[in-house]
Amino acid sequence: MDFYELHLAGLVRRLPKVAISKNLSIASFVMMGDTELVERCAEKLTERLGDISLDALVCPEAKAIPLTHAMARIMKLNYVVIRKSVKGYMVGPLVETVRSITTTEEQTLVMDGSDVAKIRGRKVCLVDDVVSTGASLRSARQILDRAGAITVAQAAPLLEEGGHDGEGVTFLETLPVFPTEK
Ligand SMILES: Nc1ncnc2[nH]cnc12
Repeated sequence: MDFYELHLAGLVRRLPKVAISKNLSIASFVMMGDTELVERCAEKLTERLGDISLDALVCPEAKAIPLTHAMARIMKLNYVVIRKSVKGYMVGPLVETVRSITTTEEQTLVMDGSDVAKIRGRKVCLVDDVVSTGASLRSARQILDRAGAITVAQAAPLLEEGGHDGEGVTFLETLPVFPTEK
C-alpha cells in the first residue's frame, strides 16, 4: 500500500492512500483515537484561533469529536455534537435535511433540543478534522443557523487540496489528493 507522510503539529503520521474513485485517491486521515495527535492539534488550533470570544464549540459526529473535546478543555468551554440521526433519548430534537451541492444525496442532521438551548444566540466555532469540499461545514452551518447560533469561526487541522478554498477556515496544514494509480 502506498502512504503519504503527513507532518502536522510537530508530529509525523503515515496515511494510507485510498482510492475514492477511478481517478482520485485521498490520504486517509483519522485522528480519532490518536491521543497525541488530537492533543497537539488542539493546542495549535486553539493558539491559531487567538483570543476570539466564543461561547461554545460545535462539531459534526464522529471523527472530530475528540479534537473538539480537547479544544474545549483548553478554552474552558462546552461543546455540542451535530448528530446524524435522531436518538430515543433526545429531547425535542431539531432535524434538518441538507442536500450537498456536490452530491445530490440527502443527509439528515440532528441537534438535541437541550443542545439547541445551549447555543441559541451564542457565538460558536465550528470544528472539523479535515475540510475537503466544504460541504460538511456548509451543512453544519445550516443547522446552526436554524438553531439560532452565530457561527463566528471555523477550524480544522487539515484543508484538503482541490476542494474548499480555505477562506474563513482556520487550519494548520494542507493535505494533497492524488491520481489513482492504475
Ligand atoms: N483525506 C480524508 N481523510 C479522512 N476523511 C476525509 N474526509 C475528507 N477528506 C478526508
